[in-house]
Amino acid sequence: MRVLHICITKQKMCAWIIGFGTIAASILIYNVVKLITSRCSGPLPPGPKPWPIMGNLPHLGAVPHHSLAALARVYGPLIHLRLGFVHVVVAASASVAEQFLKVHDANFSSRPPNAGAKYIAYNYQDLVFAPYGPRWRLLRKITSLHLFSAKAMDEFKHLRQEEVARLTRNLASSDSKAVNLGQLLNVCATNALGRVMLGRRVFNDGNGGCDPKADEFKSMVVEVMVLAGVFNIGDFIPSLECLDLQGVQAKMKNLHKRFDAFLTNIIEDHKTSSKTEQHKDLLSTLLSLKDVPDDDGNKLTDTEIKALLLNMFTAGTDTSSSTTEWAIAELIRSPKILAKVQQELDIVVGRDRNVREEDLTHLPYLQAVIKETFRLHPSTPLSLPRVAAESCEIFGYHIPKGSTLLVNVWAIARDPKEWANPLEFKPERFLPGGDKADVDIKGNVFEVIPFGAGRRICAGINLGLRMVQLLTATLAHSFDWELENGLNLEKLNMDEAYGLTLQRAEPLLVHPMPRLSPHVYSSS
Ligand code: HEM
Repeated sequence: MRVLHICITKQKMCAWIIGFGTIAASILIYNVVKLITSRCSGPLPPGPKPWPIMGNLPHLGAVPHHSLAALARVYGPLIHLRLGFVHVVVAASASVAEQFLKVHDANFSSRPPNAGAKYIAYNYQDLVFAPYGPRWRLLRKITSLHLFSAKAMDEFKHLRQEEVARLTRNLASSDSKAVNLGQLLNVCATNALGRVMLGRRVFNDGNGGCDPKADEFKSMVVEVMVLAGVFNIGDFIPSLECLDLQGVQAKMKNLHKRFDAFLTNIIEDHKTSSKTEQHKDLLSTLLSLKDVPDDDGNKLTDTEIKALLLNMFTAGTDTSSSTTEWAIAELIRSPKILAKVQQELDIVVGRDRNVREEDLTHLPYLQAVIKETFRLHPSTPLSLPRVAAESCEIFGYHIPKGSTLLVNVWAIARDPKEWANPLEFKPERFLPGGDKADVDIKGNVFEVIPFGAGRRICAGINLGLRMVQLLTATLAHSFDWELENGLNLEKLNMDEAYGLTLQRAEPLLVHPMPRLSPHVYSSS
């Protein structure tokens, strides 16, 4: 035993010596390369002095979009950090974001290597992390055509409306116990997407938020977002990847197994039921495309289909439900704004039916509320990272090839140079006469880019926007709201918890009080 122990200790020592040797060599190479590049090009953007080896990782703090916003106040809107051995540049103003995502977008159209893509997203075989190129184009084309085109959005609108009506009925029948609104919204968003993608609901109604399968699913999605949001040391110091110091990679592998089992079940169920039923959903289309090569000769594989489903269910559920939860929290906090939204809805929709998608374009005040919610609570506060394919120059600064780009969309949308009273929830700024009257949030105006911009802009922007608008309009129209235990409005906690998506630190627990004709809540 003792001999064995000594052998293991010797092996460990060797591993550490090799590890440190690699780190020392990497530091040397890094410094030599830095010296050479700084001699032949402009300076790197300013930023805090990095620590040895870890670089600026300690500067990220517990809530990175907050820490990075604070650094931008000191060093300016274009910062350079060194995270481990990786150059990272952070854009924190509209004009800097425009340089990266418009002027130089072609150079920043892939995502940097990371453990999440490798261990969760089927080793980059999905749409979100696929390198820019023919396979990415194929996946993007399939989803644009079959899921997000105007025709597909219209074709499936009755399914979304049915799921939202189901949510309203559940809320109306909730007893005196407060409901966890975020959980119910998540069930609704997932079921609406499930019906479009798979031709069926994924969960039971989630009555009162107690469907254990729904709880498990939501927790898996949140875990994906939390893990994908962690700055994993192995992504920045490759020689330490195998040690998995934070245990992140192990958690990712475990989560991947659970998700893969969930998706495999769905596909198997689908194959079995499609023998007896005619399906008209995205999964059937994807399965039928498996044997048909596209213009570039690429065919879809089983793994790519699972990876696409994983993308849609993770990127498309929690983002919409948590944004709606923030919107309702803001409306509850501002009774005057809620009253204006309700007044508009009563005029356009009346009190005898539910909101329909075709009503949405006739609700300018509601639209402004949604824009203001996306401004203050963008669901991916640091967007999704991009990588520089080649070195380039932005505003006279050298951006080295291979740099990771982070766009702090959260900080940009609160920049006091662009926004009057940036922390105030004020939908009027987006209305005629307001100082941002013509601003849209679809990636054209860089002061507010919750869906990103450029080639890799959110693929599901139309669906995400439509879902948040429909849900918020319906909830504001159908109910008056009270906080759990009659909690004072000033006491409502609006703190953020950090993950890749912006969750509320505390869930919104509320009592919905029906305000429409009773038959609206009972019709099927
Ligand atoms: C509240 C709603 C949503 C927000 C705020 C949001 C935000 C974002 C952001 C910031 C990006 C990165 C864009 C960039 O790199 O510039 C993104 C990418 C993406 N989103 Fe969304 N999203 C939302 C809803 C959805 C929905 C409903 C789906 C699908 C069902 C979806 C699917 C995707 C996909 C597939 C990508 C990767 C696109 C690519 O790399 O080509 N998102 N989203």
